Amino acid sequence: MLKKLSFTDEVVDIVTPTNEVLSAKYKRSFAYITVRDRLPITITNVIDLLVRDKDKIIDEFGELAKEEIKEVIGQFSKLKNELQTNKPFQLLTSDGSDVPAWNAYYERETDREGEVPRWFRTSWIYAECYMYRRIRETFELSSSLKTFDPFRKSKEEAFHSSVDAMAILGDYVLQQLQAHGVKRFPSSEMKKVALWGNQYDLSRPVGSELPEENDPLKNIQLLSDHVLVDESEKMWSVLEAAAKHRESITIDIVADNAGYELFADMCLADTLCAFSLATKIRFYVKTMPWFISDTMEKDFHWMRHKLLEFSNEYPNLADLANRWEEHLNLKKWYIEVGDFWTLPHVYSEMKTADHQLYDKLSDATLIIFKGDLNYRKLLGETNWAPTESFSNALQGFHPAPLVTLRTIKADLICGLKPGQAEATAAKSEKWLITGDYALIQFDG
Ligand SMILES: O=P(O)(O)OC[C@@]1(O)O[C@H](CO)[C@@H](O)[C@@H]1O
Ligand SMILES: [Mn+2]
Repeated sequence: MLKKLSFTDEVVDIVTPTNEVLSAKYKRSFAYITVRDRLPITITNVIDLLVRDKDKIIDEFGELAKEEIKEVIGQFSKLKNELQTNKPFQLLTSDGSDVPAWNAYYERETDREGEVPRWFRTSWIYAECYMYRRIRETFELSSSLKTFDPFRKSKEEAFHSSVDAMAILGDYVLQQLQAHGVKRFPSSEMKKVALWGNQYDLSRPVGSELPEENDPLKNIQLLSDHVLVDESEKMWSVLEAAAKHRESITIDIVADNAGYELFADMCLADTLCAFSLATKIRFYVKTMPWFISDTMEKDFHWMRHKLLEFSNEYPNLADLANRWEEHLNLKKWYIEVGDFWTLPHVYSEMKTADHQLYDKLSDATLIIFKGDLNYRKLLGETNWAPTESFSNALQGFHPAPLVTLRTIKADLICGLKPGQAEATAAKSEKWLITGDYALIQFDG
């Protein structure tokens, strides 16, 4: 009788080969560790939350939720088992507006891979996005828990634990805002504040800690030699040139995590507007709970309301929240939602997969991509040689001048000088996954 192969027989004990797409099939990659260890933990945490907070959830979502919580927990145990035994993916069956696009992607990958995609065979980006989409689908298919966000509690707790850091940053930003017209735009500080804000995500690998230093301005000084590529001068040049020649300057911010990172992004956006380097800002956020801490529209509004509640303790935070509300009311700022950001497509596929979005981004003076997941999608989830140029790695994706502000939390990179990857690895073995190093890369 033939021995039944276990899925681990399909995993090869190598790092991701150069120029190949990241996948959990490479056992010495961060993709493998993520799919083997981190994704099942995420599902377990959702189950634990449903068990622990059952009564509160029933209070909020109604009596029907009592039975449905049990059913949903059963579905999540099944999902975890599918993952851990490398079962084939399934077509989605809910009525979400993005379901046709997900299922078309499934068909395409099935054709390309010659079989139905599986967790430890397909690309890492597909497997990881698919898990978050299946979690969402489980709630969508219920009657009472359709809008339940299993990561809301973690996002809210993370917000509360970073209030002191926000207060320090808020004081600094308000001082800058008051000095506009007198002082120059505080470019060095503001870009770094938004850059290192990306350390505050909730799906961080074990071993990567948040800064001990609570003062974000001191923290950016401590980390100043950890920015491996800093092409921010080119980004300011684009904005300064536009400010000289044009009346309208649109900046698109493809946002990442809610809480402190979003707060820092809004501080950057507000300062850019005050110093006339932007006339319109569009924040692109997710339509569903995503990678634990990613921003949804409701998280954005929740944060503004919370900041207003601090009017006694931290009046500056409330002042900022009022300013931001006004920017939204005056249609200087927009919150943009769209399905594309939670599809598994990499960005070189945007033009064909969502040409309207591509055209919209093409109207921007500058696009700022925040965070690691956006970087993975920008690079086509490919393990480029570290010295490959950023422009080549984008594989034709160029709706407008763009910049990436990314702390490094996944094992792919490009745009380094010869020897730079090796020198950094010699200083810190896990430099590619801890979020202690960062990049500001620009494509004009
Ligand atoms: O996009 P973000 O919030 O900066 O990071 C997302 C992240 O935590 O999730 C992935 C692993 O699960 C990694 O790409 C990265 O470390
Ligand atoms: Mn994120």
